[in-house]
Amino acid sequence: MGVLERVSEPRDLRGLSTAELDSLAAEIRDLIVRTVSRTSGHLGPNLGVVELTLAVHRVFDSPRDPIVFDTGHQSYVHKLLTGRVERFGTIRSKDGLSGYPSQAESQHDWVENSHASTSLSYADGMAKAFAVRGEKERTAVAIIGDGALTGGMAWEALNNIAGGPQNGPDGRPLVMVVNDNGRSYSPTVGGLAQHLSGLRTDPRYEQALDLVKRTLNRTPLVGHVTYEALHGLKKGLKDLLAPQGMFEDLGLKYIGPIDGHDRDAVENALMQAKRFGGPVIVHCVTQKGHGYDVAVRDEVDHMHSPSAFDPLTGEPIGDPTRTLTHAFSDALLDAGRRRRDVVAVTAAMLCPTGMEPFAKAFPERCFDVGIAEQHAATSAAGMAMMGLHPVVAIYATFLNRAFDQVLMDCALHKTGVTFVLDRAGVTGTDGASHNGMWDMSILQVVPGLRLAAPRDADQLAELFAEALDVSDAPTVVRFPGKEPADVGIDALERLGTADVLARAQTPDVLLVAVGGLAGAGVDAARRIQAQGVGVTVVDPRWVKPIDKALIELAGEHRLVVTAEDGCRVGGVGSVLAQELRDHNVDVPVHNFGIPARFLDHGKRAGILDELGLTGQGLAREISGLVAALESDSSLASSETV
Ligand SMILES: Cc1ncc(C[n+]2csc(CCOP(=O)(O)OP(=O)(O)O)c2C)c(N)n1
Ligand SMILES: CC(=O)[C@@H](O)[C@H](O)COP(=O)(O)O
Ligand SMILES: [Mg+2]
Repeated sequence: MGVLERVSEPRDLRGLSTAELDSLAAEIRDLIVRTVSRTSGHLGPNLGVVELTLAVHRVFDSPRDPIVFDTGHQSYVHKLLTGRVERFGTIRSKDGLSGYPSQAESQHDWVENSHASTSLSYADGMAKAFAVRGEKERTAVAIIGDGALTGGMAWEALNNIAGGPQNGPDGRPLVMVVNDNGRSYSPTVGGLAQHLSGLRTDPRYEQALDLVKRTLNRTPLVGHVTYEALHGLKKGLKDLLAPQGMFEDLGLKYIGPIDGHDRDAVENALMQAKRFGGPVIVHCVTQKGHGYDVAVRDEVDHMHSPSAFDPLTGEPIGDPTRTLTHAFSDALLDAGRRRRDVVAVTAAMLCPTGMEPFAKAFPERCFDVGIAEQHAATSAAGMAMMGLHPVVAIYATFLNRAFDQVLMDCALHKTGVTFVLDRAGVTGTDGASHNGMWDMSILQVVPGLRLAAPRDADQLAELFAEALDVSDAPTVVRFPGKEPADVGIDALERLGTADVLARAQTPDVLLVAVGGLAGAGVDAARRIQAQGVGVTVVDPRWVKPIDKALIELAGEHRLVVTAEDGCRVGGVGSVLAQELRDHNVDVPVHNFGIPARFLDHGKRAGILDELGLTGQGLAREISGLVAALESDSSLASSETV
């Protein structure tokens, strides 16, 4: 029987010997590699936190002491230590375990939002609540990566925490574990990263680690006094170490750097921090992918989130497909060659957004700002003001962070910034917070902004080039990046800015199929036309503003149906309905899209099927609407938004 089988909750860890804990760490790594090689998911980040997570669960008493994982992609080890070994093989699949912490799964999971840099704020709030409620024995614990620490929210939290009571009667116990592996996907960038790296790469670091570790092991745990002793020791180490006073200068207690794979050392440091009774940073140095050579050697991203692979070699399984991300990558490189004013901005996602070829060709024109979508947007506005055309490529869901910056800093100032939103629409396996389903709704209210949704690689290249020609307003190009680049649908004609993909013999239904749903729209039309109903299918290409030609075309049909891979509330369909009313075009409109709810994780295709956003699903709905139109005249005045 393995050790892992004997652990069903964190308290089971406490009675284990050192040898058993070592075996446990090896078993956990083995299970994670074997499982993720099949399911896909976050590999490198989890392999890097095995010892750290064991130490956290041995020192703190979860769930009484809440443990908040920043971003949450590194919580697999935590799942295995909190009673989820048997279901681990189902991770990221429909009805299986989530790839992030999940309140529905366990009382040990508090925060399930996968948007980065929030953990310090959550933990700060929890610590404040414990103080107000007089629950003095509870400690809030945040585990935050060096990448997540580059995000603005983390800095806002640090500032607030540093200004609050430290220890003593008013102290708010809060332990902030910095999991510093030097990487986001790529190496983490910025002044803070350089500061942390100064500690890690100093040749005297090993010496210092030894000294800190020996001293911690010798020191009895007597709370504040011990902390001060340790603190004094660290001050004494200043000659040995690179300057590390940044957190201290802010007024925050700091312990580190600790070797994050030395479980004893991490436990000791955490105990010191816990006993302090106020906010303390514990800086642990880890290696992304630790214990699995293939991941450690992977220089691109230490197998951050691979798709299925051969566990022996790390080689991906299945043929590589050319995706829309590749198409954007080529289009950006091409734009860079044609125009010297084109610059690229990434928020710590150079490779997954396809910017790497541009960065290699034009390093001086590519800027990684860290996990800082807000800063990316406003800094891009500044560049545009001074004559450049920035391209900010981020995942659609992360644009939510920068809404105010797009609205006020880019649009109000009429700056020519192009936002490229990858992973738009249903992303699926990464769960509720990763779906790119909000952009087409929230951006509708931004004056002057133009929004394009290409259906394939050719359209992506065309629309991206058109977007780059707009210099007096922000533009957005959004697409489901992991989908195949070519869907094999040619336009019959261009109508205004829209493409007509199918023409009805009799103008019964106008089906407006947005971007990623163009294929489903054409498929639906084929199915319905077989029943003798005429369907015109249009891909609007530019979904904001809506072209006048589309409004006229709508007036020629008996029924308008819209389909979009975005939230149907406030989305393209609902705006089209509003425009039709404004132009006195009296035709019933039905909108299909993603409902305004958080979607459970599962495969994209399965979720689209459940939502009825497939050729078959749309055909079924439209047939029903046509039948009702024929038998129910009241339909003429109805509208579903
Ligand atoms: C707001 C936001 N932007 C971008 C991302 C995408 N993302 C997920 S993990 C990650 C890197 C995180 O680095 P770090 O916090 O150091 O964790 P590590 O993977 O190194 O353990 C990024 C950029 C995100 N989750 N949230
Ligand atoms: C945690 C996070 O935000 C990313 O790691 C994301 O899960 C990656 O998604 P892709 O695999 O689609 O690049
Ligand atoms: Mg990191």
